[in-house]
Amino acid sequence: MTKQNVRVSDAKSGINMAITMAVSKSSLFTTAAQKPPVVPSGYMNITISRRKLLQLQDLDINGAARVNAWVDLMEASSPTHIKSTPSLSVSEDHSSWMDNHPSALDMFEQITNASKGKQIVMFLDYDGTLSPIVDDPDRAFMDNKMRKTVRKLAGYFPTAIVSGRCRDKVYNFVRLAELYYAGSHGMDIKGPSKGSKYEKCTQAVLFQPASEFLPMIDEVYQALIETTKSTPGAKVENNKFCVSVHFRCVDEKKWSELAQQVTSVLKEYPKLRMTQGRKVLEIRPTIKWDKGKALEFLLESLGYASCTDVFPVYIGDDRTDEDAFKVLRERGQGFGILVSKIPKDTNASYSLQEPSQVMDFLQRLVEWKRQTFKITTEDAKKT
Ligand SMILES: O=P(O)(O)OC[C@H]1O[C@H](O[C@H]2O[C@H](CO)[C@@H](O)[C@H](O)[C@H]2O)[C@H](O)[C@@H](O)[C@@H]1O
Repeated sequence: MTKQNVRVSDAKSGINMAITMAVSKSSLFTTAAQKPPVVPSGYMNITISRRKLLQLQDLDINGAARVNAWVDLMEASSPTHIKSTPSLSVSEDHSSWMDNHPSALDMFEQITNASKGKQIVMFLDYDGTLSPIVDDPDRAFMDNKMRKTVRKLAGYFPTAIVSGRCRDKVYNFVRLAELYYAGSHGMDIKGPSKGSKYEKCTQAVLFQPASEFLPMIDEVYQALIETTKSTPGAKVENNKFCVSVHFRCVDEKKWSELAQQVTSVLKEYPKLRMTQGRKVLEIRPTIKWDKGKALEFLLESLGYASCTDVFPVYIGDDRTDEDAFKVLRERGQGFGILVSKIPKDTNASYSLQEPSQVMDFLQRLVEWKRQTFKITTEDAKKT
């Protein structure tokens, strides 16, 4: 355990304080595939500042300070705003981040070695992981090559799609009936339509822990459409158990106006909370449920609740995927892979740069499993 002193300052909300963080570098990592993350110094300031700003949600801070905090968060997630420590060059920062989060393609052998004798279970985020990020959320199509790869993958390993989108919408993009789907950030989980060869129990999986919030979500969706219609480029998306307010196509000068509009609507809904993804504000129930809980629920449904011979792999690109990466670290099982071209504070162990690399990684997994399966079957015939 090491301690790091960090100064948190945020001019707009007036926060300026020194805190001491305990950073554990070893206790959670049990396999060779799980390298302890050493947070590169160039990112510490951004990380803490963001965390502090996130805490603002829980404090009784109203009005301008709250709006400013959200605008800071919106800016912090925009690559053009991410600054590194002046003493380090961008390439130095990047290479030290890569040392701590190496490419999952480069580390393929180590990863498969660590999974030996265990059942791999695959968890895949959708936007930015299986499909590239595009301006129009309704046109975030997955290409056929990726679909074929995911289909083959699901033939070898139980596979789930875990998305912030509503389940029906993500299903319409993926169109593979053999998968598990966890939509609305895991608040809407359904097993394969024809059942699953992997499930140890026979009961069909359907889990919706936030169903009582449906009328409220519909109401807030309508209110957000009405309130944000004066902001050009803003797009409100109904994701059934949560709502997304997109600002990818909103002029940066209007971000503050949009944050103001959204927070003014949310003031009336204390049972809803706001988080942030890639150029999107996400509104969801305050229940303690997220992608990490969905991962645990799915492992349990598959009969792996307290098994030591399971190896979950979660691939995602977004802040909301961090909940799942964290669960894997805490369980000391499997690992997370962050899809990102730029260094980010993450609980993932490995990285991939973009969806095309995700496809390469999944193809290699399929090929590796095919080969291992062939060898095992041939050996069995010989004996
Ligand atoms: O958990 P995910 O599957 O990654 O879903 C998170 C959000 O993804 C979508 O928005 C993101 O992708 C869009 C299309 O590429 C892009 O335009 C947007 O800026 C991104 O934030 C989806 O539309 C949201 O509803 C999801 O919450």
